[in-house]
Amino acid sequence: METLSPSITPCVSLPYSNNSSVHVRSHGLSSLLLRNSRSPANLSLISSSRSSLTRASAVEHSKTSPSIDLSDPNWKTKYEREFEERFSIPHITDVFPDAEAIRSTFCLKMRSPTEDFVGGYPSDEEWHGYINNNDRVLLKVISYSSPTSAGAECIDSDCSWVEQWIHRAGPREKIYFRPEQVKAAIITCGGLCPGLNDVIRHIVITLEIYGVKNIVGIPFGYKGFSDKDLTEMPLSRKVVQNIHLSGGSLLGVSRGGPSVSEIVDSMEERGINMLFVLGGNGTHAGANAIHNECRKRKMKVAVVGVPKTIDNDILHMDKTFGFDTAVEEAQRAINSAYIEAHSAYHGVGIVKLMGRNSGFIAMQASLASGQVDICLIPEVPFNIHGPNGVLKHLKYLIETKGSAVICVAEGAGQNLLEKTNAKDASGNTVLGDFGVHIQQETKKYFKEVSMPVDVKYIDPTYMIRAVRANASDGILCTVLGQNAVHGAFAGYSGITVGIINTHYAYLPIPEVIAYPKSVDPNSRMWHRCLTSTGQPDFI
Ligand SMILES: Nc1ncnc2c1ncn2[C@@H]1O[C@H](COP(=O)(O)OP(=O)(O)OP(=O)(O)O)[C@@H](O)[C@H]1O
Ligand SMILES: O=P(O)(O)OC[C@H]1O[C@](O)(CO)[C@@H](O)[C@@H]1O
Ligand SMILES: [Mg+2]
Repeated sequence: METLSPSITPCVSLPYSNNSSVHVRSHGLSSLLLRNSRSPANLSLISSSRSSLTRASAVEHSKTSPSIDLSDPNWKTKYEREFEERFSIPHITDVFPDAEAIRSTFCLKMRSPTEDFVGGYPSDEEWHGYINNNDRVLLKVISYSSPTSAGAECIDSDCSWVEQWIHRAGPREKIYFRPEQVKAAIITCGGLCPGLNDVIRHIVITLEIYGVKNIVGIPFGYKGFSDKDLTEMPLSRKVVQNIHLSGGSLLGVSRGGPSVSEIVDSMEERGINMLFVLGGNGTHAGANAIHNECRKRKMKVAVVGVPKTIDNDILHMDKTFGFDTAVEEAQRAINSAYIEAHSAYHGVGIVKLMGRNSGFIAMQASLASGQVDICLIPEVPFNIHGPNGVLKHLKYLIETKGSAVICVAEGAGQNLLEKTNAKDASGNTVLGDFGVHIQQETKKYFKEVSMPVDVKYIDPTYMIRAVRANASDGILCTVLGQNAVHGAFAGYSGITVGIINTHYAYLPIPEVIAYPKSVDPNSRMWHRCLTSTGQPDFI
């Protein structure tokens, strides 16, 4: 039976404050809240989170929020209007006001994809399956009554309800591309993630249903646009039919690559007018830059992203594809660590999981497994040594339970390691190996206190990333892939697609990558994780 450590803090204090120096993590409203802290009422967007604001270096908000004067009786209306403006999605008619719209060729009546449009486009005249351009999805669905409510995000001290609407994804009745004039390209960048092939597959299948015949894959990420030895891969339903049965990416992935202007030069040369970009924060920063460059050059191109990251660090979304699968797979590694630890005399099982800036996989896998005693993530500071340190608690666990399991996210405890100062090809910091570090410190500590322990370290990170998507991710990938194509045909560009409060929406790229999403240490989910592990604060 599990025994709780006597050092457990019975409740977590909630640092509500409307002082301008409070650290907030505002989910996309950072520019607003920072400015609000200088507003006459000195009120900022108030969050009960303790973590500090982090920002991706890549992209700032494209449409910055104005200073909202909370003493203005109409501030809510103004806020909602500004929000709508920030989350408006760029459209081809912004640059080509006279762009012709035709009736959608997305038609669910069966027809052969090789058919030519000699007799006109097929259509479902009576079909009521289209999305109206004015349909919206609510971004925030909880009305907090107090800034001290767990996970509360409030704009004023009363936590006034403010509506934040975003654009609903899906097929439109009018489209801005004639299928026979489309050359669509798909690209996968960054690290691998379960579900990449499922998304590629559904983009191709949906494009074919619209009637597109010229579909290509760009090999090995953005590099494929510049490397002369890499040729584009023709794609069709036949080619992609079974690719979802294996993990990885049919097209290959890479980090680094050519400049944005080289990429757009290459798109011009190849005649690409629809680009589907599957990747994380970095890839989306690139996609947004490509979209802007195409606009500058007056190219009628739709650039649509599909967020890919097992780290789940993209803002606003319920989750990104591959995350669910990663959690499921991580759970298997945790179970092995548990079996090893449990079967050994004074066994300690340590599992390292991915998560550069965000501990979502570690937190969710710990919760899912129910076998973790200590979960360490980048968002929550901790000490290894000292009276409140991880090792002291570990000793207590060995004494009381006989064994213990530790789950660490790769980005955890970086302040305790020597900086490598190394960068990968995309400019991401190469992290120190905290899993190895805690393994070594554990062995040293127990030697010092003359207590025998049997430490088993498991690093399943690349095994987790390489698996094929599970059923739930498979469905998510299907919907995202289809919606990416609907967005492009509807004439949107510089957008990405995500699942938000169980509905599917289009968002402007800068809003989802303003900074990496991270675990809120004051969220119910992190508290649930602490309840499950029974770990104390290690500070
Ligand atoms: N600010 C940027 N502007 C343009 N391109 C970028 C930018 N940041 C990254 N890229 C490009 O995007 C691609 C992928 O970036 P990165 O390696 O950071 O992966 P990612 O998309 O963040 O995915 P992952 O979650 O696996 O890290 C690289 O080819 C990189 O050159
Ligand atoms: O070894 P690579 O390909 O750089 O990928 C590792 C990174 O990929 C990620 O999973 C993001 O995709 C990070 O958590 C991790 O640091
Ligand atoms: Mg990244």
